[in-house]
Amino acid sequence: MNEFLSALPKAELHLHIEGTLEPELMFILAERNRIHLPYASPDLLKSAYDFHNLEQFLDLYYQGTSVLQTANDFYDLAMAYFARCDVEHILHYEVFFDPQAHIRRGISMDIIMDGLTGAQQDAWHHYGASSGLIMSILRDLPVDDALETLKLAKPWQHEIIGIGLDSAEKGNPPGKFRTAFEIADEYGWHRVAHAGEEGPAEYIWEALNELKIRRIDHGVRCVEDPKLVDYLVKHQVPLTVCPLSNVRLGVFPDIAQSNFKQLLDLGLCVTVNSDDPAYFGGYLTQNMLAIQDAFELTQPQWIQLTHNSIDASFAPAERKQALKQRLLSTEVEFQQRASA
Ligand SMILES: Nc1ncnc2[nH]cnc12
Ligand SMILES: [Zn+2]
Repeated sequence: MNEFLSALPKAELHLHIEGTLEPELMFILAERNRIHLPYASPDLLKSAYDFHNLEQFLDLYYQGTSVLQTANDFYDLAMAYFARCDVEHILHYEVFFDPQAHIRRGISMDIIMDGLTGAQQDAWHHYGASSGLIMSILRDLPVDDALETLKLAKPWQHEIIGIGLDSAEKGNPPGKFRTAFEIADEYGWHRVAHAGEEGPAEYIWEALNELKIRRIDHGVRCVEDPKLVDYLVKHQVPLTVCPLSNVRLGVFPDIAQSNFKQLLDLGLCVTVNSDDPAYFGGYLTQNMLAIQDAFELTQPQWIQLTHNSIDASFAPAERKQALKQRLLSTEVEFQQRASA
């Protein structure tokens, strides 16, 4: 089964590019930009990753971004993740970036976008992988900051495919950002939001009704509201679930006690993702293996999960078709192997 999971052609829909900054690369970039890190080595930095909830994690995550200074840094960051995707057969990725975390450090939108879009183009040419950028709004900052960021992003309107909402969820309900999401709609962007990760099911309703989102990031707390579950099943609203993240951030004590299988059994449109893999101990395949270890899913269930990710993506119809064709080929290959 592990070989099958490794070989599956995958799509990843919930991934923060800043959350792929591995300690080794952080040290390389710090040296390149003459930035002092308060740790003597990548290993010592890693051992300081002592967080137990979202807020504690975010402090480290934002601290880590300080080494990203030039377009080249953003390019190297993204390219490291894209190269990793090639190894794991991840053929399509939709990547969050947090411009406000950089703009407040004096880094311009042009620097960020030059680096990220350059890497996207190279990923397409080198790996044949398609991708999209989702500009995420930091929900713990004022609405005006979000609106200002949208203005700065306007010249890049056609290079960005969507708007997201992330950062500290508790006490920051989605409704506050309604205007920002309306502007994103005028830009022609897709709309997604983190909701029901640490925050209550009510925030998921609010994101659906006020922000008109069409995909929910995390959403695992939807089970607390049966009417919400009915709605999500009926409309097959995708959930981008991040198993290792949920454990590292204390949403569940371990994978076996997470509600992943329950979400599947309820008929929800579940997808598997890695969130911030450099901090949470594993990229997409590792998340899938952890689920497999805990719940022993069948091959048809994994095919369904992979189908969900392709369908829930914002890739153009013909790209989705090509990805599904690749999926079918892998399925047939493994069936033939099993009967040989
Ligand atoms: N898991 C997460 N939840 C909210 N904001 C984030 N930013 C990066 N990772 C996040
Ligand atoms: Zn996230």
